[in-house]
Amino acid sequence: MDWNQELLNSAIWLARTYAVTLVAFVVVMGVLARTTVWGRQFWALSGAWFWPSTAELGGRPRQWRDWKPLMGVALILFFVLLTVRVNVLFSFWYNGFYTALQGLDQPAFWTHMHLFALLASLHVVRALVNGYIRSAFSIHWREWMNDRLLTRWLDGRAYHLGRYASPEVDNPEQRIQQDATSLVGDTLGLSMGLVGSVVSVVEFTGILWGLSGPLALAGTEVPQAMVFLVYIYVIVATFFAVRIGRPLISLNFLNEKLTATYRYLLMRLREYGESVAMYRGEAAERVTLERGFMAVIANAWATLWRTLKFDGYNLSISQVAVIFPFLIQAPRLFAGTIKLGDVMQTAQAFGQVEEALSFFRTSYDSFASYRAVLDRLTGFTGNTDAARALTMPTLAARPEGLSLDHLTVRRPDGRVLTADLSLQLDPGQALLIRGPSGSGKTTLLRSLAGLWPHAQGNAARPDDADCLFLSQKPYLPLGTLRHALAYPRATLDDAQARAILDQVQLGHLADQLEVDRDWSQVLSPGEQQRLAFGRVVATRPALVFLDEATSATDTGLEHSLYSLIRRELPQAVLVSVGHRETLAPLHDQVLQIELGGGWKLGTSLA
Ligand SMILES: Nc1ncnc2c1ncn2[C@@H]1O[C@H](COP(=O)(O)OP(=O)(O)OP(=O)(O)O)[C@@H](O)[C@H]1O
Repeated sequence: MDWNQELLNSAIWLARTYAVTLVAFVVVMGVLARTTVWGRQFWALSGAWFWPSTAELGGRPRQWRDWKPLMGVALILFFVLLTVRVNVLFSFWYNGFYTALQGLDQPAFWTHMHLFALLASLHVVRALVNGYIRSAFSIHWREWMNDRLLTRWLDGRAYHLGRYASPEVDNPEQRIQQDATSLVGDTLGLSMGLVGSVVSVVEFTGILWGLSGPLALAGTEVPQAMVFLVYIYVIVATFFAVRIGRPLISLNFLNEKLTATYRYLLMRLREYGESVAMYRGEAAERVTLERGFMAVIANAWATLWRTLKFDGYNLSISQVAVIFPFLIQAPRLFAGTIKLGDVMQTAQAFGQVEEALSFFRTSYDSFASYRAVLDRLTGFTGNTDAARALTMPTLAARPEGLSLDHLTVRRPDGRVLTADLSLQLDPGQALLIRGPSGSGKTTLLRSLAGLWPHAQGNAARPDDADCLFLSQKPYLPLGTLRHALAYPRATLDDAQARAILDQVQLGHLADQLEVDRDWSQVLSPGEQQRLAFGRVVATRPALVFLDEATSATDTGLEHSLYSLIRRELPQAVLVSVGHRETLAPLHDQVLQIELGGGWKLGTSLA
């Protein structure tokens, strides 16, 4: 190799190979994205990151920033080729260096030392820039993926309605966080690994071809035997590796699932800690937890044994690969046909070809888990689409009041909970819904909130933003008490927040408005319910649903909370669910629901 010409040669090689690789890459990816199931899945999930459609651009013209992802791919591809080229240069350096050593050629030795300094510097800079570009590209892509998945999950309340939609999906949080991250990392790793391997195989096969000589095998002379032997070696090695390694795919998949389940069991104990403690349920919990953990451990042992076999095989194969080229080239070295440098370059090129070909072997399970990631993310997006497509009762908007017109609510199995319900509430009126447990009171409220797909009929009520839903156990977001009080609004000013706390008899918490803690673990159920009434005063909705919203307060407090709402929001419509006799006088109408779908509307319980 003429090192003086090498800069130019390398530039020409890079330009040529880059042009060919870029075209081939685009064509292959395009074909895969159209013809394979997983390619289509990938494009549906992430195609818009690379090439947003006009609709996704919101009708605006394409700008240079819309090209950034594609430019990122092009740049990463360039660095893949640069890596191969640097490896090729190193292989020639090895040849020259060992030839200089063998020939006791001191000037050549020092020339190679200087060359090494140059090559090593290039290698370090390339590795750092390459690492930066790949990581920055992945971070931007993850941001985009996260934003897209979150939008899908939150839009149309798919995060909640997804449970009623088909296909059902487990652990959506894992899909948004872990699977989206894997998709980005695995796509880059597999696609660029493939390009790097193919180009390496071509380049180093060429080098091996030049270095290898004929070999007498069973009386026949095989020309360029080394090249054929390396291919046979890797193909045989791959065949057995796939057979030995295959069970690891399902074992790894199972591990993800079992550890997630165990974590969930632990989280539940933390969440329901107080209830478990009241029952002194530690022993029962321990049995459940140990069962969950033993499943993880059993899988870990199975994985260990299989990994030992797999690693043992791979390590042996790699070790044999170290001496294999020396064994083949040694006779030619001793015969003086080739130099030590040629032997060393052969070993290095053999290692590169073996490694590049092994990419297909080692990526076998990466590709299987990549497909599982695509399946999980596709399941997730399918579920969110199905959730948005669920048919709900028609909720017409009206500024005030509430009217129901032939509303029928069913259980998921089709059994009727409330049949053909019609009623009318004017601004300022209040309705109490009563009935035996399981008769469908909460489900009726869910239907009116647009959160129950098994209902038909019409309802007219104020817009979502003007409705508030208070449940028996109010949701308290993480953060400050002020945030919990204002929820779902962003915040409340100080004077307003303090006044509201006083009104709901939580004045003693006024000094803790800025304290950031898990308030659901601190406030008593009654205090949490009072805080929720504070939200009604703060948000001033036109329609309030109260599902046993005062069950943890005494009747005196219940009376004063309802009176507060009546006083502060005289025009608001209230729809309450509750069992207590004392609630009836606080409402104008009472809807008595029977088991089996019947109902009775009246002004008293009689
Ligand atoms: N997601 C669901 N999947 C299947 N069945 C459900 C679901 N949600 C509610 N149900 C069933 O619908 C019926 C009505 O439940 P709902 O919670 O509305 O009763 P309720 O009258 O509010 O009861 P309670 O007074 O005990 O609170 C129950 O039989 C319940 O098991």
